[in-house]
This record gives sequence, structure tokens and C-alpha cells, in this order.
Amino acid sequence: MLGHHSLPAASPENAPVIAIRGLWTRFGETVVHRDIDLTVAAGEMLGLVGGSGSGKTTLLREIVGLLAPSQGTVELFGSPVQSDDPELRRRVRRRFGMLFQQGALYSALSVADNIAFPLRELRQLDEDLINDLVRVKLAMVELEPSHGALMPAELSGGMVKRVALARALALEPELLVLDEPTAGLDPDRSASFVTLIRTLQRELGFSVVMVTHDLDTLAGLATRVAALADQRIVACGTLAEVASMDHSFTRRFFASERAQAALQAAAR
Ligand SMILES: Nc1ncnc2c1ncn2[C@@H]1O[C@H](COP(=O)(O)OP(=O)(O)OP(=O)(O)O)[C@@H](O)[C@H]1O
Repeated sequence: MLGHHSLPAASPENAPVIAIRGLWTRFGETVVHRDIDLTVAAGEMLGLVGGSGSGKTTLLREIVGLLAPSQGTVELFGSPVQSDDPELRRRVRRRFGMLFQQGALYSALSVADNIAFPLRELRQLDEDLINDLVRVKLAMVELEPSHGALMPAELSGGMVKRVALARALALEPELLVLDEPTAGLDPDRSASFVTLIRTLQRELGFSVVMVTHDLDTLAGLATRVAALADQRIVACGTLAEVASMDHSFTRRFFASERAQAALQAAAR
């Protein structure tokens, strides 16, 4: 709708959505990632799991270009996410949306202005069109036009997530990056948020990379799962494949009754 798909290609056609090669992350003496390779193809929904402090959020920050890896490369759509060329960086930046745990919404801006923020940043659209797009995005995340006037402090946790999702989808991204999308939601709200993301993904066809601790979220969304442990990706495959991997992290992660129930639900 915004016409950016007709921009000159920033990247070779058919390049993977995400290509990580030989990635190392060090903070001082601490090695967080050791020679990680990971590829995400168009339309995939990759779930990233790992113990606390295993470097999941750090890897997401490197994927979106907020942090430079100590070594190795991250390409999105075939272009380096941290290119020296500001125009190329901008073009790559427009092709993904993020929903991070911290700073979900600008607290001083109304719901409508939060969703409009990335649209206004483009400096290409007039206000009437922006207002129309905001209404479309609100409807997309199953909110009413009247919710646009509310301030973030007036929203429930579930509504904050929906508005943040609407903002992440404002520029019609080809990739959605989610950090713990259902954290802090009760099981019912969590399930309906998962259903909403899945429905939108089917309609819009974007790819997803997400970090989650939640087995139901993983089972409900991920087409592939990668497990981070010992500074590496120790398992990558379907949820069932990763769950059956014999590694201390995966054994622990999938041991609980709740995890087993989620696995069985996913297998149905
Ligand atoms: N900017 C930084 N400077 C120094 N150390 C950092 C920095 N960012 C992250 N770390 C360290 O890197 C490691 C990985 O952190 P990260 O937040 O990526 O883990 P995580 O897997 O997302 O953890 P959690 O599940 O608990 O959120 C941790 O040991 C953390 O302390």
C-alpha cells in the first residue's frame, strides 16, 4: 500500500530474509556467541529459545542493527544491516518491524500518534492518508477507531501489545522481530495475541524471528526453532525435532508438564 515494494531492490532477489554468518559476540572477556550461522527464509517464523543470559536478546539486537557483532556478518534481504551507506541502511530498516519488550510505546503519545510515528518519519505521506492508515492498522489488531485517542497509560497489557504490533506493522514490513511477544499476558490474552499474529502472518506473508520462553507461543507460531546454549545454536529444526534433542538445555526446557502439553497440542 505504501509502495515501497516498488523501490529499486536493495538486495539480490530471493536472498534470505536473514543471513547470519560466523557471528561472534564478546563483551569484554565474556563470549556470548561463538561462530553462529543462521538463515531465515521468506515466510518462515523462527522461534529462538535459550536459557537466561544465553544471548537471545543480544542476537535480536544484532539482527536489527542496534548492535554490531564483534565478528561476522548479519544480512537482511541480502544487504548488510549495518551498511556504511545511510540510504541502504534506511531502505533495509523500512523492511522490518520490531516489537521489543522494553519501550513498547511512547508514553507521551496517544495510541494513534504511536502508530503514526513510523509513517510520519517517512515524510512522504500527508496527514489524511496517515489518519486513514492508522485506522486500518487499529482494525488490523482488532482495536476500535476510538482507541486511537487513548494514552498508553490507559491501556491494558494486551492492548499495549496490540498497539505495539500495529506500529511494528505500520510500514508493511517483510520481517517482524519479536522479543517475548506474550510476556506479561495472562494465558487467554496470550493465546489471542498468538492467534492474531498468526492470522496477520497468513494474510500479509511477513517472516518472523522471535524470542520466547513460552512454549504455547512457540507451539502456536514457530515453523522452526533454534536453541541457543553454550554460546552456539545447539539445535535447529521443527519444535518436535528440537524437543527430542539430547542436550541439557533442551531436556530442561521441554521437561515440564506444561511444555509436554504444548508439544502434544502442536503435534495435533
Ligand atoms: N551491553 C552489554 N554489555 C555487557 N554485557 C552485556 C550487554 N548486553 C548483554 N550483555 C550480557 O550478555 C549476555 C546475554 O544477554 P542477553 O540479554 O542477550 O540474554 P538473554 O538470553 O536475552 O537473557 P534473558 O532470557 O534473561 O532475557 C548476558 O550475560 C548479559 O549480561
